[in-house]
Order: sequence, then C-alpha cells, then structure tokens
Amino acid sequence: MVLAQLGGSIARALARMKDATVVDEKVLADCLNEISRALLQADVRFETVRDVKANIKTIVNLDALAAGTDKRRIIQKNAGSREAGLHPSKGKPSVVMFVGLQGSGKTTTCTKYADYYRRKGFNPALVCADTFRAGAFDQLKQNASKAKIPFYGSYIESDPVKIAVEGVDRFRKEKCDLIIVDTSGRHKQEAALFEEMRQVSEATKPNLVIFVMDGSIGQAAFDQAQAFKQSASVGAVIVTKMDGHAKGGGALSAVAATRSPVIFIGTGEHIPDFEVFDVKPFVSRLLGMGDLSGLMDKIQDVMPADELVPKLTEGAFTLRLLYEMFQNLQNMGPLGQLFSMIPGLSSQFIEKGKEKEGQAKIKRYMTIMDSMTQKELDNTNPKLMNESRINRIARGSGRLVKEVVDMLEEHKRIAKMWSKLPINNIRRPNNRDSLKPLVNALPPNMLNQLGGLNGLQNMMKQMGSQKR
Ligand SMILES: Nc1nc2c(ncn2[C@@H]2O[C@H](COP(=O)(O)OP(=O)(O)OP(=O)(O)O)[C@@H](O)[C@H]2O)c(=O)[nH]1
Repeated sequence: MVLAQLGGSIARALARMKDATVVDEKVLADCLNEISRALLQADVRFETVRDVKANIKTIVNLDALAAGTDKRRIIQKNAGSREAGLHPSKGKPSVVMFVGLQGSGKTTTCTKYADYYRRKGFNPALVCADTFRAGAFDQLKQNASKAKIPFYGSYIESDPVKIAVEGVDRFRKEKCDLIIVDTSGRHKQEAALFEEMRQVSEATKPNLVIFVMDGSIGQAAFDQAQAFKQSASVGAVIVTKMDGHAKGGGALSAVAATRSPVIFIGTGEHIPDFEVFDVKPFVSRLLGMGDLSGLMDKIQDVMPADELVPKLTEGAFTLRLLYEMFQNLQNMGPLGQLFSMIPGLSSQFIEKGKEKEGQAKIKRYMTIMDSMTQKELDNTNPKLMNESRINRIARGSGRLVKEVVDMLEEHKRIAKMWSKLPINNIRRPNNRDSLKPLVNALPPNMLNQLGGLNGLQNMMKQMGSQKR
C-alpha cells in the first residue's frame, strides 16, 4: 500500500465510525480491524499493529464513557496522536534536544532548525552541550552567529549536563520560546552516549527529542533509529544529507518502519538547505529521479512531448514556453501535486495549503507576460530585458516593477533547471515498462513501502487523477 494512502484508509475507517448511530464494542472492533489492516498493508510490523490496537482499546473505555461523540473524538485523537507535539508552538517556551551519532550533521541541523523557526517568527536560541568533540562549540558559535541566533556554551566546562541546564535557564529568562540543546555525538551507539543523553534529558526536561540521522547510510537506519528511539525517547527524526544520496529513500522508509516521524530533511551543507518533510512532495520528487520517467510522464500533461522537444532543442527555455506551460496548467484545475513536478518552480508553489497562492502567482505572471512584445517572449538574450522594458511591462500590466523583476528571476531559475534536463528522455511512458528505470533506482525497502510496482503505478494514477 502506498504510504500516502495509509492516512486515507484510517480517515475512512474513522469516518465510518462517525456515521454509526451508536458506538459499541462491535463498531470499535470493526474500526480497529480496518486500521490494523491498513497498517499491515503499509508494511508496518505485526507486533507494532498489535500494540497500537491494544493501546487504543485500553484508552477507550467504552463502559466509562457516556456519549458516542466523545468516544469518537478520543479514538480519533489517539489514532492521530503521532503528530501531536512534533512542532513547537509560538509563545509557549519549548526545549528541543538534538541527539545523533558523530558526523550525522547534528550541529549543522540545530542551526538550520533554529533558523527555520526564526523565520517563522519564533525567538530561538542554541545551547552547545557537546563537550565531547573539541571544536563543537566553535562550530555552533560560528553557525549561530551567521544565522544571528543567540547561543550558549563553554570552552572550559566539561560537564554537558551543567552547560545544558545553565543555557536553558538563561534563555528561559531571556524569554526565548525555542531553546535548542545540541548534545555530543559519538562514533557508535555506545552505552555512555545514551547515559549522557539520559542525564541531559533528565536535567533539561525537553518537550521534544530530535534524532538526527545521516541519510546516506540507507536501510541501516532502521537499527540506529530503533536504538535511539528506545534509549532516548526520540519524538521525531531529521534525516540529513538527502542531497545526492541514492540511499536516502531507504533511510526514510527504514525510519518510517520504526514509527518515528521524520519532520525535516537536510539537503545540503548550508543553512537554507532544509525542508519540511512531507510524504507527498517527497514521493513527487522521487518520481522525478531515476531516469526522470515519472516526471516526464507528468510533463506530458503540461506540455506534450511532440510540442515541447522541438521547442527546447531549438534553443532556450523562453518566456513564451513558460507562458504556454502556465496556460496548460491553468486548464487543468487544482494542481498542488503537479506544481511540484515542474522542475525549478520554487517550493512556495507547492507548500501545503498554499496552492491558491501559487495559482494566483501564476495568473499574475501571465498578466505580466501579456504585456510583453513577441520579441520579448521569444527572447534568448539575457541583456534584452533592460530597465525601460521592465518599466513599460510593469505599467502595461498594472503591476509593480518589483513584481516584473521577480517574475523574470523566477523564469531565469526555471530555465536554468530545464537546461539541465535530459530532453531526449521525454517520451510517452504510460506502460509498466516505463516505470522500470524508476523501480531500479529505488531502494527495495522504499519500493515495498510504496506498494511495489503496482503501488507505484496506482500512485501515479492517483496523482494523475487529482488534475480533474
Ligand atoms: N551534503 C550535506 N552535508 C551535510 C548536511 N548536513 C550536514 N552536513 C555536513 O556533514 C558534516 C558533519 O556535520 P556536523 O553538523 O558537524 O555533524 P555533527 O553530527 O554535529 O557532528 P558531531 O558534533 O561530531 O557529533 C559537515 O561537513 C556538514 O557540513 C546535509 O544535509 N547535506
């Protein structure tokens, strides 16, 4: 079963229960059986499914509860509680502790995480409780200063618990609402590391423990994530180094198998190389990998190959080409999924819940392009768009100069991405064979999680059907 379908199956099971007039033993048992089936089909281990079922049963005491609606709410709450507490809430002070093996990217990720929330309006701070590695404090200090985030640490103090407590206390007093504690990494899963983590955790009482894991280790991630989950009550996982590592998919599915939610992924060495992890865009991206067959399949819908290939081989990715693509996109209805398929289109178009804004932006871009001359639309000379042309386009379209410049920048970015695509691979891949290169590119565990070849095909269909 496709991972993305799991949520749907559970939601349907709960909805059916909602329709029942009375929630009794039988309705509850049916609902739980349905949820169990969905989990098992999603390759969740039998033992886990059994535990989930038992937990829900213990929590939902049918006799003690009077009204049916309350029971539903409680079951819903418990079935969905995995998501609770994974993200800090603004204005409510949270302590988040980072754990992981040495070199996993923990220190870098602490800063990325702090910066992400700073941009969301939080007031974060960093505490370096890594006294094991010489230079860890300097690294955190350097990163934190670059991102303009307050930090706390010591060159001389060797007790990580003491530093962690001092740092957390200080930033609590300074009214920081997100205090991030970076702990020591070790070469392997040593008992001493876990003991140190336990002590830091006990002293700082974190609201969330995040395990940072190197995605390049692939499926070996399962044992590591499991060990950390058990020893450090890990609440969430961040998988790093997802850039350029074919094994990243295996790591993600292995982590999923430990039932630890992955909340972010690291996609590079720099602070902005950090993305919220969500299964759907991730799968979309996966489909864009391999020999790009999945992506090319989607592009067929936006612009048929027989039209696109001659235009692209002729030369550059012109504004006119972009305009035509937007036009096709607009004719297709709600398109959150498809946006993610257009290489280069910035993530703001595909962010969950922001599809409407994405559509509005496309409309705005098209209005701007409507005020361009034929020459400008077909232009391949980067110097053509001078100030006077930009001013004229802005006036003509009733838009700000800045908006015209933004649009031209976006076009430049997209054109750059397109120049890197293997255009000759564009074909009509609608049969199973066309999925083979993609299947071969996926780690086996990941493919299992996606429901094998059939699951992959269904998912492509599912994504295709969302166009209408
Ligand atoms: N390509 C890539 N490199 C990354 C990513 N995240 C971190 N790195 C690099 O990985 C290396 C190790 O990162 P650190 O942040 O020092 O790792 P650490 O886990 O804090 O290490 P210890 O403090 O020794 O435990 C550095 O060179 C980082 O630049 C990522 O998402 N992609």
